[in-house]
Amino acid sequence: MGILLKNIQMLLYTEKGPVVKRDNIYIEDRIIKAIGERPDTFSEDKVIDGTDRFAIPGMINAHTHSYMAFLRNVADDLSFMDWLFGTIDPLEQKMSSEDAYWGANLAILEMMKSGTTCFNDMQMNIHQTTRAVKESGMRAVICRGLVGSGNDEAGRIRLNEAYEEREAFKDCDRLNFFLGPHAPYTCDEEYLKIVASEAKKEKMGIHIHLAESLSEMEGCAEKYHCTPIELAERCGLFDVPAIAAHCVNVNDGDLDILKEKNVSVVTNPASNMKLGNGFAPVAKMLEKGINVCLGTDGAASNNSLNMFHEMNLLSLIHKGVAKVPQCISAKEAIQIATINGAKALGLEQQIGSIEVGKKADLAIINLRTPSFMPKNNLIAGLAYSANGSEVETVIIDGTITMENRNVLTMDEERIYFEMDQILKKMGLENKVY
Ligand SMILES: CSC[C@H]1O[C@@H](n2cnc3c(O)ncnc32)[C@H](O)[C@@H]1O
Ligand SMILES: [Zn+2]
Repeated sequence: MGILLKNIQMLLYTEKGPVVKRDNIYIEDRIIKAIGERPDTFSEDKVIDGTDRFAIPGMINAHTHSYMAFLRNVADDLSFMDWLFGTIDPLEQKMSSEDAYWGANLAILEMMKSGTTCFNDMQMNIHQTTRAVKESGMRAVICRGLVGSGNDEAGRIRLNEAYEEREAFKDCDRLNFFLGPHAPYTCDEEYLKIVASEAKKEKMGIHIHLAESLSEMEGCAEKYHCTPIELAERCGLFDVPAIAAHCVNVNDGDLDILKEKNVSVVTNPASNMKLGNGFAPVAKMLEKGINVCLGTDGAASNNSLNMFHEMNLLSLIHKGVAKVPQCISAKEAIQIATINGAKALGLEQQIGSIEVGKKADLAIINLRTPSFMPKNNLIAGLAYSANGSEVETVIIDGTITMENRNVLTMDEERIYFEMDQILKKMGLENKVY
């Protein structure tokens, strides 16, 4: 039994780029079984009428820290180092596993309601984000955040936790696992080398923050006499599938390394600008053929997890800076937010586009909304007009997780209740503005 999306407009990726086509989509056994002609054996138990609806591949948020959703709006208008080490880190020290679990739930709720069906997460408390993903029907790549120096015990313990978590959740194929060395200023060279060799041995990818702030650049130059990208390369981090978040401060040599080593870059426009770090040279990266994908970063720096907002910023910033309106077109932005993320996560054969044989991870947009009226250019609507609230139905792994904006797989009210409790417990509720 399956789901029929009847006579619906859909976003397809062709050799000539994204196009909009109207047809039927048949979903069965978690997979897109056919587009167009009805398979002989297909029988639906659910029909979604495609009138005034637009099916797109679910967004892939390629860099976030979902647990941090409970820290939304608590540390704003601060410099990067004051934000991270002066404010966020002390709050994270007070955080319990349950806080992390409810934070991840809030993040998943927000992402699902704005059309994200998969995220790449760097987290601190094992078994919490994973648990929330498994229960909610979301898809994610989970990366144990690793900090350490040399061969210290703490660093080793964190690596072991990464393996323990992968083992504990091996039955959930919506979950995949990478290693997440945090950054060159929290992991020293020896530790980065250990993480790289572990990733190789365990056949896992790497997800790391790189070249985000000027203070990171200065620290790296002083300690290692090189750039963070050069350091990562010489430690072997790029000898496995690698995802580098940020890459704001990169020179031409760094870009050559990223290209040659097939590293995927995640640009995080809102977080980078809000923390006063700038933004990555995305147009130059794309010109070079680097796989650029899109992330929100955590809700403590963004302060939202909405990929529509992020796509909009991505496109507008680069047009504005280059003074070239063709820069990061709507078509490029939507591919960066979907299929490029799938490539980065090694899931390109499974998700990231609406294609027969791929997993059914879709967002269905209601076009009877102000943002999509008049209905003359749906792709421009996605990048320039939508705010995410137009997403009406979400299907992940062939299961309807949200219908008519009701999330069926999560208890929304319970999540809000838990947020109120955490706020009280953390002593953040009486902040006066
Ligand atoms: C070790 S797990 C995650 C760790 O990363 C911190 N974090 C969140 N966002 C950023 C960012 O943009 N740059 C650097 N570090 C970040 C988070 O607070 C956790 O401590
Ligand atoms: Zn981050």
